[in-house]
Amino acid sequence: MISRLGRSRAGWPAFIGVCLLIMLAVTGPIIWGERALAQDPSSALLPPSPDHWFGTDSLGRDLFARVMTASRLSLLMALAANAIGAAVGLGLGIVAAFSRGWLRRLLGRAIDVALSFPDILLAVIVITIVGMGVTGPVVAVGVAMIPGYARLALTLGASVAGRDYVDSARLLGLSGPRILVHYVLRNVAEPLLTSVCTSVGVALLSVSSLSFLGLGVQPPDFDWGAMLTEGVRYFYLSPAWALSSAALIALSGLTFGLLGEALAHGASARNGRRRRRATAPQAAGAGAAPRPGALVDAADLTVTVHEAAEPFDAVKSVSLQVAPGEAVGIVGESSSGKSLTAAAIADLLPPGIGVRAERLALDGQPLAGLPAAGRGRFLFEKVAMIYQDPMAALNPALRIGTQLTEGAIQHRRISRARAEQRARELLAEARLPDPERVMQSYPHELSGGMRQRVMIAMALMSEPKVIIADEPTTALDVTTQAAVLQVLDDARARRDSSLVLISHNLAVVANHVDRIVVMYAGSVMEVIGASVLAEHGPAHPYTLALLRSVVRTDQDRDQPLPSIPGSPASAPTAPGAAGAGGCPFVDRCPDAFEPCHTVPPLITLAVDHSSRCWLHLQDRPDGVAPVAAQR
Ligand SMILES: Nc1ncnc2c1ncn2[C@@H]1O[C@H](COP(=O)(O)OP(=O)(O)OP(=O)(O)O)[C@@H](O)[C@H]1O
Repeated sequence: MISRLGRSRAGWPAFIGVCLLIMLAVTGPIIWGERALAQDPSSALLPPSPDHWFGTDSLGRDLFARVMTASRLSLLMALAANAIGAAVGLGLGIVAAFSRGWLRRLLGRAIDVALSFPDILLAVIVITIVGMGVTGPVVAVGVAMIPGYARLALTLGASVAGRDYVDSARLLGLSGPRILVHYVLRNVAEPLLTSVCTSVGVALLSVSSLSFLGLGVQPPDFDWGAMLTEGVRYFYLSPAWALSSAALIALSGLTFGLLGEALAHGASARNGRRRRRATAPQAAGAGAAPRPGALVDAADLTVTVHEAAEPFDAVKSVSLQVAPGEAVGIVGESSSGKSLTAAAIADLLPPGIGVRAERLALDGQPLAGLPAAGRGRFLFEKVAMIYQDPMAALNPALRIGTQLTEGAIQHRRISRARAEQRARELLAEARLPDPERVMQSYPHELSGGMRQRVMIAMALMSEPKVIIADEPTTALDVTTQAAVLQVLDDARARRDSSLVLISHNLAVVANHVDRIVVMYAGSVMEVIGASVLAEHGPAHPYTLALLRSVVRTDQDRDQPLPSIPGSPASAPTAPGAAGAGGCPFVDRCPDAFEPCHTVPPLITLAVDHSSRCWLHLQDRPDGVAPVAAQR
């Protein structure tokens, strides 16, 4: 923390100022306490002099001694009020950030309403209930600070709650408190610390203001605010009295403000360096019918986004079965519902998104019936997730070794040494040079390709039955993409795990899976075996367009890059979104004809091949026979 202060120009003055204030609070009452209380009516209201540097008050007490002595009570009250506000407010905000449904909405609204109250008004109301003195203003200011802290924690918590690494931690089945401390608080600690420091100054000003208004500390106790009240009364007689108290309040507030600013500056400088280092180059079945023994078994799966202006089904009646050892690809343009389908299978849907299904089970166990107690361990053993952006999926605040081992230590009850040994083996299997160094590294110290290999090793730590890889290579360059997919293929083949591979790129996926599910605007458009695709090509115009839009190395560079005309329809706006309007692809389909304005069914064309298109059943306008009839 001290080195962080050194990175800002305000750092050293703030540090020295805080040290001086602490010394003053500790030694002030010891050195000057007695003199501060000694009354001498014969020397009342004297101006500053060598005997009395700030003069004397109406009872002849030395004002310099009183100001110095009051520092302890003033600072302690500010710290205590800030501690109350921070403890209650941050706790409330974190609960709100991680709660779901009505509780989250209720807490969010309550925090906003409380925030709209002026702090000082809130403090005055509380003080009339608690009473004046030393405790009253502390509680009052503490309570008045709660809404601000709660809003801060809610905003910071919500920004972290949706991160991939928090989802990964959930999938590892880590306990709620551990996720909170290691994955949430560690990643918002810097802005929180900054805010807590700055707020000590705010608390000092508030407590002093209450005393100044006569609502705070009462005689015989005295703090800077109470001294200011009397000093103002005798301002024309002895201005040093009021000015010294006011100056100390202002300087202390400024010092804590500078400290907060210096910490924030240090943190942003450090993050900047992290980012720079991170970018430096480094070495480095679908079908409704249940399949017996399917590891993933989703039938009629619908995922609804409730938190949109108009709730909508982002995934519509999707059925997906994955057999043991089978690899299934999910392909489609952006917003087609691929990630939400995968998140529903892994029981990782974020708050505000609901799921309903005729069947949704992992290894024969319906997810809806999972008991809360064993849920973490069950998911840890059955399913692992590899995300698109490994930087977002790894906790930036923990070393790789810790992240790799903690799930296994918790669920497998193996020793740390054993877990670390296993992690090193898996890092080596993921072809990472020097696994020991990688174990000791933080995510930002590795290249993108290395981080994705770490994610694969992490997924394998639980020996899961199903690996879900959500666009695992999109963020990587082409050479690294191929190497990472090869690592994934080899690791899977060695264990006979199942794979759900999500991608925009049909050509890439086709080389690594047995079956491909093509999605568009939340619906399955085609399901096709990889060998059928290689032999016959796709049947659905959308799949065909996806295939044609893949950029090839032998592409004529003078020709424009291939793409599907129009923009991808999203689930809420696509035709058919409200159950009417027809095929979702109708607006962009080159083969659209009259029947496409009603929703087509998923038609079985052959073994391992079905497609949702009227072209397969009805004569086309150009007279070509329907595809189903051609097979
Ligand atoms: N947390 C969320 N809150 C609100 N809407 C969401 C959320 N997650 C996804 N959606 C919406 O659901 C739809 C499907 O999203 P999803 O992420 O599953 O698509 P995708 O096919 O994986 O797209 P991409 O390839 O861009 O990741 C989109 O319209 C998206 O905007």
